[in-house]
Amino acid sequence: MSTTPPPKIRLRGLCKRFGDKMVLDGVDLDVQPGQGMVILGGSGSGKSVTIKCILGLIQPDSGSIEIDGQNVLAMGRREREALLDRTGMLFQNAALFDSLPVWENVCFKLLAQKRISRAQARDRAAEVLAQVGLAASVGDLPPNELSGGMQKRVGLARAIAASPDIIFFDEPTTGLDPIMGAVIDGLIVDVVQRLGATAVSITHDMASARRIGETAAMIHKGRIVWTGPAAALGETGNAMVDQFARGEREGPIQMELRK
Ligand SMILES: Nc1ncnc2c1ncn2[C@@H]1O[C@H](COP(=O)(O)OP(=O)(O)OP(=O)(O)O)[C@@H](O)[C@H]1O
Repeated sequence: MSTTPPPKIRLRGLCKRFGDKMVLDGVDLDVQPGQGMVILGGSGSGKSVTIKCILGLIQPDSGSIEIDGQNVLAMGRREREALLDRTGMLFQNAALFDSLPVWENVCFKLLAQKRISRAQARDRAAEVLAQVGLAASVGDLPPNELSGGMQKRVGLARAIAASPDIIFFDEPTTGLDPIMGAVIDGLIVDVVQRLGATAVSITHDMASARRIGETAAMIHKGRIVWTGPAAALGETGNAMVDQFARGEREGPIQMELRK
């Protein structure tokens, strides 16, 4: 009997309230192994909160989170940490430590957990920096001497340094010029493919969404209201998604979101 593998990430009925504000109101989402999933939605719609719940940075009020079929919310601290070791994250502003040279930033987690020696970390940093198109010599620079595009590359190198099988990207092209944005997207696709990883990205940039996502999901009023191919964004036939993807003022998404 053949059994289908469980989704890499499975969210069911995820709810999270802050004060009287219901931010997540029953999020259901499946991300298949090796899939590139892009989460879209208006500002403040709960995209980051969803990812933070998966990462364990925010505790949901109710609902379930499964990774590889395992109930994350029922895990003990050790198990949860082991799971986090298999995930990578590229933060919106790259979030690098200026007090540390690039190579230490890249291997920060591996060094902090004493999983590798400093000599091994230098080698590993050079290896992953090469994968994102940076020379090993960049490893010796402080992050604040780098351009925005280079900082994103370093952030990407850090996200993949421990060879994660799930990577989260939070607005990876924000603040970059359109060409650098396309370059970073190309690198994201390359590194994710090389690792065979599952990628979950948040973006407001539709060109980027089409490049890095195979599947897109739209969150609105705390729920996933549409899931479909990222290539179809703007022409999905779903009025809400198409309004959002085309950036149109008129449509089913009313001005309440813009207050
Ligand atoms: N720790 C927190 N405490 C209180 N409210 C929070 C907290 N984190 C998020 N929120 C609120 O939850 C809502 C959703 O936030 P979230 O960061 O997920 O939005 P988003 O969809 O990622 O938006 P953007 O596209 O603007 O980054 C917002 O109203 C935000 O103010």
